[in-house]
Amino acid sequence: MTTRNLTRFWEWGRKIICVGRNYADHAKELKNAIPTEPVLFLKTSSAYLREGSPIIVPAYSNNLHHEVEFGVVIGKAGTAIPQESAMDHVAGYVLCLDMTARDIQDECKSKGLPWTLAKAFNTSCPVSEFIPKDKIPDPGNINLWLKVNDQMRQNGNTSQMIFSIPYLINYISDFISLEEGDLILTGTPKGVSRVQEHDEIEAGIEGIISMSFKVERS
Ligand SMILES: O=C([O-])CC(=O)C(=O)O
Ligand SMILES: [Mg+2]
Repeated sequence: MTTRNLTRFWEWGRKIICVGRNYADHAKELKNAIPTEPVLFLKTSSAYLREGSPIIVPAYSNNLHHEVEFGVVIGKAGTAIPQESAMDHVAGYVLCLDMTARDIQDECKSKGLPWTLAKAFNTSCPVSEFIPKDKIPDPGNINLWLKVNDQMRQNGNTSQMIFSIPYLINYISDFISLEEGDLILTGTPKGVSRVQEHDEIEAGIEGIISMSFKVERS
């Protein structure tokens, strides 16, 4: 029995597993190939940020990008979870930003180095309130949007994902066991762009939730 509250899963210190290039239109805008299997990377739980605190541009970056993403919160542990029962392991959802130091990521890509400092720095994972699973009966068909200073930059639908949520849960859990409180970021649709100090990012899941964050420099 757990005494911890899953609706505050970000306090549990569990894994954040991110899927990259899961929308063809975003893979194309960054001139990446359309993947034939999921591209995975990790963030640390120290990356979590809640509304009311600012996103901090890391001192080493001059090109911080927003990526709005649908997050899946794991409620039941498992290894090698079949696609057919994958949704039984989901407790709920959360709206996420995968903040990315794009200049550092480009440098890492060209040198063949890991993306850790581009993706997992403090404040790189702003999250909304926890959304219980029953609030979103069809997570494979929801609209995500993101505005910077009131201008629409990203607007996508989870039906555009290359790899579905059950596919991802099955694929990831074959290699990395999933635990209660883990979070999967399912990738971003097109429209990523730079944000700077004093910008205001607002993002939402249409009809369900919205959130906003200020950007500051360290
Ligand atoms: O940095 C990237 O473009 C990969 C990624 O996170 C995404 O597609 O959501
Ligand atoms: Mg991303």
